[in-house]
Parts: sequence; structure tokens; C-alpha cells
Amino acid sequence: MNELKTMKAYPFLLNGEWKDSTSEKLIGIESPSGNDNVGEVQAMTEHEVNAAIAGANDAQQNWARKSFAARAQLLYAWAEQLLEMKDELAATIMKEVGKGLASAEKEVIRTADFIKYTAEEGKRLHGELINGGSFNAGSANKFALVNRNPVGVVLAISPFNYPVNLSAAKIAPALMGGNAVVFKPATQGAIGGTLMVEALDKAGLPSGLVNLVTGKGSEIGDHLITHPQIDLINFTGGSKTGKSISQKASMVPVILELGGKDPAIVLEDADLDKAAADIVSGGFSYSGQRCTAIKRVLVQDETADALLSKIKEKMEGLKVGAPEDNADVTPLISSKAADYVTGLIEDALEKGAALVKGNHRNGNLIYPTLLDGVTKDMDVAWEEPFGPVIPVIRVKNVEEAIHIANESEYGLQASIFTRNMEKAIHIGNELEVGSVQINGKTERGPDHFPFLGVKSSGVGVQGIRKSIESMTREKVTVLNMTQG
Ligand SMILES: NC(=O)C1=CN([C@@H]2O[C@H](COP(=O)(O)OP(=O)(O)OC[C@H]3O[C@@H](n4cnc5c(N)ncnc54)[C@H](OP(=O)(O)O)[C@@H]3O)[C@@H](O)[C@H]2O)C=CC1
Ligand SMILES: O=C(O)[C@H](O)COP(=O)(O)O
Repeated sequence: MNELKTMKAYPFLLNGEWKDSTSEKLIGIESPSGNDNVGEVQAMTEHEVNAAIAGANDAQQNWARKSFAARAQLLYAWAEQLLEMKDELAATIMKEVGKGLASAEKEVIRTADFIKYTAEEGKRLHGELINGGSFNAGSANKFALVNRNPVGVVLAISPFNYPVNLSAAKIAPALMGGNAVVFKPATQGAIGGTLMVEALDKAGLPSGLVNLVTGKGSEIGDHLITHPQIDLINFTGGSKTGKSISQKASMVPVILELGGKDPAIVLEDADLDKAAADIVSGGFSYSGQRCTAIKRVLVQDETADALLSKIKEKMEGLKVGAPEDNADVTPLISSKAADYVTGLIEDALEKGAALVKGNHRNGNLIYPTLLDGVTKDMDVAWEEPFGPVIPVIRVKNVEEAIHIANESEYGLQASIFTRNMEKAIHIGNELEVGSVQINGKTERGPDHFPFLGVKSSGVGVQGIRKSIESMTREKVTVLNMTQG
């Protein structure tokens, strides 16, 4: 694997061997700023994809026979290797997806922690024993032994925004559950994904247990998701792609982590400094390219001016610029993404929203933008920008805030800022989302909390223990005793 680092064209890992594709087609990866050619990845052929799935299928049987402790050993070694490669990985994430260097380093450290915790949690997975005598028509002579078995081959498809963390967050729990993995990273993010697999390979990955598939989702995606040897699909990405995968996957179980439109609901008794600080960091960090970013603010009219002025003031503290300079707001992943965000801002301004700050653009870099007076006829009230724009919608009362929050097609998370806990819990109960944050910004971490979206935001539950459970299935063995 020494050549990997010096090669511009990154190979894929197939059954323990790093290979170039016989397609002889390479996909070039440019940094979001357009200043760097980060490298190239292989556009694999269908034949190679088939070999990756078949190899994983073969490797899975042996792996499933390993003890949890043995599986955990691989994960510990992987975490160590990742930390050894931290600088290289962070620099790659920074260049490939335009994330500030310090955040990219944090992503690597968080991933190593995630993997170690997964090893620990996996070792503590227990089955259960159910006594048949507790059901009227049952019998005390019957016992059900309920164990967790692997599903088989997991197809892990990850998005660009956390190319290392969100990939490992699928692979580690899948492995701990006794599965093999076919891993298809986002194309913009595939070099980070490749290095992450290199770390796993160096840690002693059995041949074929994790095979890396590179190529454009639009070209190889359907083939992957409809392949008969895929036993579960664990996907994170946009809702449109996720819904189409779920339709095509037919009887194959899916875990989908999709888009969001997380609201921050700010009540009149809220600590406005805290709310403004969380809205700014929750909405603008990594340029708003987080599924859990705050993507709209719902605030009562009488509180709106004070809140807006605090948000605006805190936005002055945001660093806008290059990932190398640790900026919070950096160029968006592509010009298409930047055009989309610009379009949302223009639509809102044309329809009467007030620009409080921002709306400058330089290439793919969009300056943090705050819009006041956003109304329901504006696209930015409903669409997920995946960029640095926060629309503020003024409401008459809490009921209207809940109503608008729930009118969204998405249901990932929501924040409620108030000093009245009883009210917060009541509002939280009314919101159609996977998680509610009281007096805090919306966010996935810490990674051992359950994480889920409802409506168009997803299917299934993740979060370390939940992820292992979601990628294993219960197996019931009934003991019929002849004597009580
Ligand atoms: N809820 C959550 O936990 C999270 C959700 N997201 C969501 O992800 C989105 C941003 O990520 P982004 O990478 O742009 O999402 P995309 O949906 O564009 O891509 C996600 C992954 O799907 C692949 N893909 C594309 N088309 C297909 C297909 N037809 N079949 C199978 N796979 C396919 C992509 O490959 P390729 O790159 O080659 O096109 C990529 O690996 C946002 O909507 C965000 O909210 C992001 C992070 C967390
Ligand atoms: O994709 C995402 O948005 C990440 O999973 C977010 O993680 P965080 O909210 O903990 O930063």
C-alpha cells in the first residue's frame, strides 16, 4: 500500500488487493474552491462491482463465526491506524470537501472514538431468554432464546459532507454485528473514504470483508442497490436519492438518513444570547452543509427584532474563506450547490424577504446570509439549502410555530429555546421530528445517542448501539422442555 500515497489515481480495494479498474476510466476530484486537483478515483465496471459483492458475501461467513471480542480487536486496530493517519486524512477531507482544517481533524478523532465505542458496545450486546409461561396460552416448559445474527452483506452508501465519519459510522457497527460491507463513498469524498479503508486494511482487514466500490452513483447505483446478494442498504444522502433507493430495493431492508429542515423555535422567554449563538453555529458551521444544520428560525413577532440583532452581531464572528485558514464558511461543494442556494435567496428577496446580512458570492463561496420576513410562499421556507442561509419566519404564537414546523416534508430534529421546561416538553411532544433539542442547537452528536429522522428525513434508527441492532436481526430458538 505504500504506492497509494504517491499515486494521483487512487485504486479500489477488492478482496484484499488494491486495483485499477479495467474500465480505464478515472473520475477527477477537484476541490470545492476549484484551486486543487485532489486526485482521481476509478470508475469501476459492473463486473468489478459484482466481484466486490461476491467477495464480501464469501468473507462474511467466516467473519460471522468470530467472537465479538475478535471483531472488536479489528476495530481497535482500525481506530489506531486512523489516528496515525490523522494529518493525511484531515488534509484530504479539507481539500476534497472544503471543510476547515480543524473541523476535518475533529472528524478524524471523532471517527476513531466512534469506532472504539462501537467495539465496546458490540461486546456488550446480549440476547434474551423469554419464558413461555408468561403468556396465557403458552407453557412454562417453553423458552425462547433470542440472539442477534448478522444480516449478511451490508451496502454502505455515504454522502460527501462527513466522508470519513459517516462512512465509518456504517462500516464499524456493521462489522461488529458480524456483517461484511460493500462500501460506496460519495464521489466527492471518495479519496477520504479510500484512505479510511486503507487504515482498515493496515489494521488487518480479512480479505473481502470490506470491499470498496468507486464510481458515480448515477451510473453504478441502481446495479448496486438491486443486486441480489445485498442484504441491507444503509444510505445517507439526499431525500430524493433515498426515496428512489427505497423503492427499488423492494424487500431488502433499508436504513435511510436523509435531508432535513430543522427549525429553531425561539420563545419570548428564551435566553436570546444563547439562542442566537446556537443558531449561528448550528446554521453556519461547515457552511450549513450538515443534515442537522438549523435551516429555519421560527420566532414570535415581539421577540424577532431582538433575536435578529443578536444573530447578526454573532455572525460578525464567523470566519469566511478558505478551509486552509480554518474558516467556518467555505466554498460550497459544487457550483451547482452554490447556484441552488443563490436561487433560493433570490426567490425570497423577489417575494419580499428582507436581507439582514450576506448575499455575496465569490465562486462557490456564499457569504453567511440571514433573511427576515420569510413567508410560506418562498422556497427557502421549505427547501433544504445545504448552504449558509438562514430564513427567519415570524409567527404570532407558539401554535403557529408548531404548525409551520410540522408543515415541512422533513422531520429530522428541532430546537426549542425557552426557560419554561414544561412548555418546551409540550412543544417537543407536538413536533413531528426524530429528536428535539431543548435549549441547544440541532446536532447528531454525541454519536451514541439514537439518531433518526421521520417523514422525508429517514427510515430506521442509527447511533452506535442502535446501528448495530439495525444491522443485525433477531434469531429465535425455542426450547421445548419435556419437564417443567
Ligand atoms: N440525515 C442524515 O443523517 C444526513 C443526511 N444528509 C443529506 O445528504 C445530502 C447531501 O449529501 P449528498 O452527498 O449531496 O447526497 P446524494 O444523495 O447526492 O448522494 C449520497 C450518496 O448517494 C450516491 N448516489 C447517488 N445516486 C445514487 C443512486 N441512484 N443509487 C445509489 N446511490 C446513489 C452518491 O454517489 P455519488 O457521489 O457518486 O453521486 C453518494 O454516495 C443532504 O440532503 C443531507 O441532508 C447528509 C448527512 C447526514
Ligand atoms: O451529516 C451531518 O450533518 C452530520 O451527521 C452532523 O453531525 P453533527 O450534527 O454532530 O455535526
